Amino acid sequence: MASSILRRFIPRKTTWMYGQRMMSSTIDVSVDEQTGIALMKMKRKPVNSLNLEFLQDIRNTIVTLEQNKKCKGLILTSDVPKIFSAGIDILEMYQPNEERLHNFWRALQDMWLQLYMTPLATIAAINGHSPAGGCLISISCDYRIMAPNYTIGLNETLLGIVAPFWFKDAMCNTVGYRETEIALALGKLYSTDEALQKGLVDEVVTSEQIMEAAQRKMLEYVKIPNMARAMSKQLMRQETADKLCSTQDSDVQNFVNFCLQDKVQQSLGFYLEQLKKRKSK
Ligand SMILES: CCCCC/C=C\CCCC/C=C/C(=O)SCCNC(=O)CCNC(=O)[C@H](O)C(C)(C)COP(=O)(O)OP(=O)(O)OC[C@H]1O[C@@H](n2cnc3c(N)ncnc32)[C@H](O)[C@@H]1OP(=O)(O)O
Repeated sequence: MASSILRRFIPRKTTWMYGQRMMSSTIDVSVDEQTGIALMKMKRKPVNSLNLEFLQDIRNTIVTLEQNKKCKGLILTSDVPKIFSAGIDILEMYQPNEERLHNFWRALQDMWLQLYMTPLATIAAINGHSPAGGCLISISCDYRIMAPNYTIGLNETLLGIVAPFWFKDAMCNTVGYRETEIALALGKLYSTDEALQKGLVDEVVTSEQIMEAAQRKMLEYVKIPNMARAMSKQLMRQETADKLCSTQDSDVQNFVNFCLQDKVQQSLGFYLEQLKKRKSK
């Protein structure tokens, strides 16, 4: 069902398949062919930050699972303790190589389109912090379950950067216009409880219970006739995806021009320094 536009780019082949298991250096995937449920664990240490190759691996994995006739649903989670994903790898944006910067943004767009529009049912089991790009991955799933005492949100403005329109659209589709307007301006990172209250996540369970809860909810999704479920998702999401599909090239150029500004580079450098300082305290 993902439109042909989504399939224009052939992903890098870095994921290996052994029977019902797929592995790459950053992702571990297993498929239960009895239930039709796949489990994808992100494991790019130390914080699952999204660099070019990791984004290609995530997309590649989704494409491969879509081609597996037995697979109907995908649970996304993290293998890194206490962190779901720290979002974009800031080092991709800081003092970048321009050609790689282009490719990086394109890979982010393509991963997002694949995940957002996949006919697979998707559940994010958010078992750690999930800022910015981590939040984007979460809100692109059909359902979100989060463990307590973590944070999630689009905090881009705190880095001196701006969430692109398609992050904003995905957020608006989840929590509504006004909440998104406040969240983006303040770079708001919601606690698990606030996220539940605002509808940014759908359910809160303990870290110990999160995989069981995700499996249980996924069984509900995969019980629904596949085509009807997938088409209802398309009905809700196609317009949002098309907005990016029709402007992918200009969106890459806007991003690159934005990133290369001195002011933006200074802000990113400052933010990276703060991250390191916080660690040494
Ligand atoms: C008008 C046109 C507009 C066009 C678009 C323009 C702009 C583009 C916007 C792009 C959208 C951006 C999306 C993003 O995702 S930006 C990234 C946002 N992420 C964050 O702010 C998270 C930062 N990290 C943290 O808050 C924490 O690290 C943590 C995730 C809560 C984990 O904390 P903790 O367990 O204490 O780990 P450390 O802080 O010690 O981190 C370990 C090492 O990892 C490095 N690190 C952390 N996050 C990142 C990251 N996102 N990228 C790269 N590196 C990261 C950290 O510095 C430590 O490194 P070290 O061991 O070498 O010191």
